[in-house]
Amino acid sequence: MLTEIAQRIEELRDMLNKLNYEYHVLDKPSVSDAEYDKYMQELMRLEEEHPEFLTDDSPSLRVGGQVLDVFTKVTHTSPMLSLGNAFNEADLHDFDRKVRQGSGREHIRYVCELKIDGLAVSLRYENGLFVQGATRGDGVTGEDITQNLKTIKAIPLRLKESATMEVRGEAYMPKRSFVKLNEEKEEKGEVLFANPRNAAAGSLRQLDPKIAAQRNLSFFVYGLTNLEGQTISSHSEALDYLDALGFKTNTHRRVCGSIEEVIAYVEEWQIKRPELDYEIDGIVIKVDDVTIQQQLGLTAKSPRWAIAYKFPAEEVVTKLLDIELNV
Ligand SMILES: CC(C)(C)c1nc(N2CCN(c3ncccn3)CC2)c2cc(C(N)=O)c(N)nc2n1
Repeated sequence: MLTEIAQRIEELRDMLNKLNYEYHVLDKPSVSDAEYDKYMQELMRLEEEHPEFLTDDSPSLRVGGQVLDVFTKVTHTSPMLSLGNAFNEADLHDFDRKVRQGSGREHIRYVCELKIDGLAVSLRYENGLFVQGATRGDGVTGEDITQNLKTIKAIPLRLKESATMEVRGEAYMPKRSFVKLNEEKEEKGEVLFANPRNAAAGSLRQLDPKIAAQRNLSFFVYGLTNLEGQTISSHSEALDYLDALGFKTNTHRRVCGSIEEVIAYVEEWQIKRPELDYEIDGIVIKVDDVTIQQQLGLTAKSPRWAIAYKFPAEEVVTKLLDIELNV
């Protein structure tokens, strides 16, 4: 009898993790929410009756685990670096010139990524299992927010194959969820969040994971480090590998063969930015080839092989201003 229950729990767990992947990573749900909830209710009931069968990768943790009274500190395996900034085309040409001079290469291949305006986090996986997640903090030490991160359905609890590594990415709140959350807060007479980044950070700093679970946060992976057992030769290859493992990467990324192509991409997305369902504050440009990355190395706290092009701040008409204008 017990083995049948254990088997049913495992069956439900694997199925719900797969349904999560289809819905929140591929954005292609294969069952209705009602059907998903039915399976989730059954799993939570069985785990309630048999807590000895609860596992770290159970999708029941997506609805929020135990309330914490404090976040413990986590020292990142490798420091989470900062990014130098570029504000115009000349800065990008400067960056490209330094990369070519520093590497002695005539032509450099770059990867351009939308710069998601959320909260940088680091996730540790051991043998394919999500074991710990932390905020960036000061780059060296962050806060353990594992339970909150387990409520983000775009973060896999178990990978498609066993891998031990540290993954970097941006947790964010989609624009629609941000508007809805502020409407709810307004109705309750609570203080509004100023922007989706603050809303995401505020949600992940909650000690009660059930609150984070209600905030509809998502996650884009953008980096990989301390991978055990194999070497990755380019950033593009790292992102393709992370895709294959079950992570959500940003599909708008583009490999560019020259800084002119990078500039075209930057101009394109400065225009297309409002179409996105999440906020971006620029474009991150990275040298693709890992050998060249290693050749260029780091300054005190940021890579010489990457830069963040910052979009000019959008004129933000705050709610308050609206109210004043309407008076
Ligand atoms: C791994 C490197 C260092 C190249 C890197 N670092 C990033 N960031 C560093 C600075 N960060 C930071 N955050 C707070 C305070 C200071 N720096 C925030 C993340 C990246 C952020 C994004 C993004 N947002 O979409 C991205 N697609 N790629 C990144 N790549």
